Amino acid sequence: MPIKGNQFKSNSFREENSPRQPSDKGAKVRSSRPVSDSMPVFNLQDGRVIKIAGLFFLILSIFFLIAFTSYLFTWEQDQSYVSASNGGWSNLFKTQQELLDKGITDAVVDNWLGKFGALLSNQFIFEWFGVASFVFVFVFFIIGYRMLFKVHIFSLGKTLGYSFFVLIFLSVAVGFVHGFIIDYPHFLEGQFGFWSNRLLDAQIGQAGTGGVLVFAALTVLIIAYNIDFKLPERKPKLAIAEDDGIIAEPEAIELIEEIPSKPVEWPRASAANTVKTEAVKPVEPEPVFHETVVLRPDDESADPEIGNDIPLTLEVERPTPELNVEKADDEKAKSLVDQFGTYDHKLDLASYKMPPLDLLENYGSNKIQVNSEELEANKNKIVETLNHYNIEIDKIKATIGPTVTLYEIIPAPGVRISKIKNLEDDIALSLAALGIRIIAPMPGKGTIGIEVPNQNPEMVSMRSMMASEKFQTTTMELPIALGKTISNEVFIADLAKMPHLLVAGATGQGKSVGINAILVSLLYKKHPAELKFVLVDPKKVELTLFRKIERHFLAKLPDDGDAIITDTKKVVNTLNSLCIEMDQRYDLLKDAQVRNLKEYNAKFINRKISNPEKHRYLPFIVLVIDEFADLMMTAGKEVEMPIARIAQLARAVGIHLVIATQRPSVNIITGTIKANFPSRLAFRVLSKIDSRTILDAGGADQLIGRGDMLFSTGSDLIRLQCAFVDTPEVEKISDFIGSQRGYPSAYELPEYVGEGDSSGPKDFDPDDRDPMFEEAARLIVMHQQGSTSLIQRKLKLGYNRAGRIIDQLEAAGIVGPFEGSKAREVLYPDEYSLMQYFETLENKD
Ligand SMILES: Nc1ncnc2c1ncn2[C@@H]1O[C@H](COP(=O)(O)OP(=O)(O)OP(=O)(O)O)[C@@H](O)[C@H]1O
Repeated sequence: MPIKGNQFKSNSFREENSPRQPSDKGAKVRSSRPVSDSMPVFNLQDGRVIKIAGLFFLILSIFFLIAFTSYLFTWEQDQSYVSASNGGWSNLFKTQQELLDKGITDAVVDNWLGKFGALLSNQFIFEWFGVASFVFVFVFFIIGYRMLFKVHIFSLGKTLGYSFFVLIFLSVAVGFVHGFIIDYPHFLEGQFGFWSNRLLDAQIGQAGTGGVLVFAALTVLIIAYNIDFKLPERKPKLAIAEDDGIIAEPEAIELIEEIPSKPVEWPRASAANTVKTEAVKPVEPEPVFHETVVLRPDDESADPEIGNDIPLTLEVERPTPELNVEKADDEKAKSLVDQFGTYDHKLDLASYKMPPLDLLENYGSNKIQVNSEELEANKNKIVETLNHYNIEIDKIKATIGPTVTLYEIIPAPGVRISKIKNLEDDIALSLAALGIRIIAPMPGKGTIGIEVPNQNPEMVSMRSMMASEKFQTTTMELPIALGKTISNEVFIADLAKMPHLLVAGATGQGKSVGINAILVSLLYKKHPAELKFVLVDPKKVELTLFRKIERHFLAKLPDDGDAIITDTKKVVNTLNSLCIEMDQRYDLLKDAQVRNLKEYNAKFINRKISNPEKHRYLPFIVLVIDEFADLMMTAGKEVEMPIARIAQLARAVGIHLVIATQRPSVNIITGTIKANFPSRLAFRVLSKIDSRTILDAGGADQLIGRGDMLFSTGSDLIRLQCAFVDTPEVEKISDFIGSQRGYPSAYELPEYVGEGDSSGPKDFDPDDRDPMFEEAARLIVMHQQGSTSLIQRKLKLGYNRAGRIIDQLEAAGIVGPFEGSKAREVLYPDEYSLMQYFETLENKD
């Protein structure tokens, strides 16, 4: 009889395995697999081993990190434990008692990871590689992380390669540095760093070792990042002095450093101390700083940046075909540049010379002349007036500008700002001066500013602006030297960044001078190949001086007689033509796959555009309108629409607008215009309302005229004294430029056929109608606007064809006759009636 216990055992075993065993092979399986099923099997294909290994490496890295970090602080204790007499690896597993029994007295370690941590750190840091051993922490972490989470932070090969380099390099480099700091324990570089240095020192000396280290570091950087080595760029030049390939003598240019005026400070002032204030030291203007710099003609102005500089990450992310194309393009560009050099956009006028400084006059002394009595008197009056209204002040400070002096007041605690602001008129009355402006509070200063005009305002000459170091060295794309600030600093703004400027001011306040200053600034900085002006001068006298530079700097419509536009009809055509130019430029940018003019031109110059025959170098275009009010009165929407369109879109393609007006009323500076002109320049205007229209703030009505102005960039409001440039100076500059060799004609803008210019047949012949006739008719009826430009833009037609279609529409009685500044009347109220008309036409056919 079988033993019960045995039976139970065998039964239970069979039951456990029975579901998995086919009945005939059961015995075989039973005999071969029982052990493997009950015990875990480790083989390398099993993910578990990798996970365990990953975990091990991660923990190891953390262990190393703690031990190493601790060693940096506890190395003295740790080392003394490890030192031969006290311990070492052989004593690792001995207890404290056993160590004591062996006669080791100092068996204490401070390392945060105890004996093992101390031994390990000592081994790696002291014995081997010094602080460079932290590399192991990194390597173990990367390996562990990769194994456990299956995430590849860095490629393993690269990690190991670079880590090996860093380990060796850092150890040697630290050893090298320690060579200079004798009395420091040499554990930071480890034995390896120490002995390597000794060895290197004996062979090639310290200088040689340093050289090897620098070479090694740079080599690895080049391998890793392919870094570029560039020499510092030269300072921009004032003038290109080059004549027919012969480099002329370098011109000496006088640079005038701006003299910021230093504030004069008075201590706490109140009713009690107003009478006996200390005498103010006379304000001595600092001597004008003359520096003579010789600027050499820069023959490397277009420094090509060619090369295979596609960033590494880009290579990975981009699909291969695109990358190949780009690489191919780059290589093609490189070979073209090697063959022909970079494209020189200035080549046609290579001998062009920038106007020299001596064409400009030096007005005034360039020194501020405010005498101490004037300062003192103004200060006393301000303090008295304020005290009269029980406003106590803590401190008062004066900053003297060319036309106004800014008194900055720190009121005593508890004084309400609005109270001072309300006293504006009273302070003006007591100072008996026009043009007092109160800024309460001064943005970002915590003071209240009172601007008081100087008795003897100083003229700011254009020459001092052009000669200033700031202007000479500016890297702005379209720098315009507007004038000097209240602290007598040269103020330069970049028209390319603005991107459009609205100028307003009552008659005789300096607007035209301001516009001339803008134009002159640009003429002093730009080559004719880089910049074109479109000048609109309804007053017919202001901009005529620039006629002489037509073949250098002006742009006009083809077959247009005069490049300076004075006629309203021509203005409308020119504006629409500029819209077309803008659209064409966008197409070019799109084709070249760039985002703005700067990138486009750079790509063009470096011959990186794949189909250069379709492309051209694009100069900036600056449209200047001297009297906008006049245009708006005569042409209204016809000018407003293209201007708004250009203002909205043209920034990226290098078309910028400068629009001046005498009457800054809301029907001239409409909401659409205003919204697109964030930068505004206000000369003196007649009313607060005008000031609000132009600046969205008061203040321009309190200016003193003669070039005193406020410049607003949306957030900031800066008071400036406009640079003065007189008509004879402008004439001299125009003569200088005009007498040089120019282009055969002015820069041609795209042709535009205006509404009134079309003179097509008035008899409508249905058989002769344009294939786009019906579509154009539908478009016009839908928009209820009979304009050629609408057809041109929406249907993407040529100018002549659109003009022909509008004639046919007129002959067919769909639109009315040309009505000057207004769009033609649309004679069909809706599409339905138009469809009926088409049906009758078809029936006739
Ligand atoms: N920056 C300046 N510095 C000194 N004086 C100036 C300055 N600007 C203008 N003036 C003086 O103001 C006068 C008028 O200037 P400007 O002709 O520019 O005025 P305007 O605003 O253009 O007038 P209008 O609209 O009638 O043409 C100049 O003749 C000059 O005497």
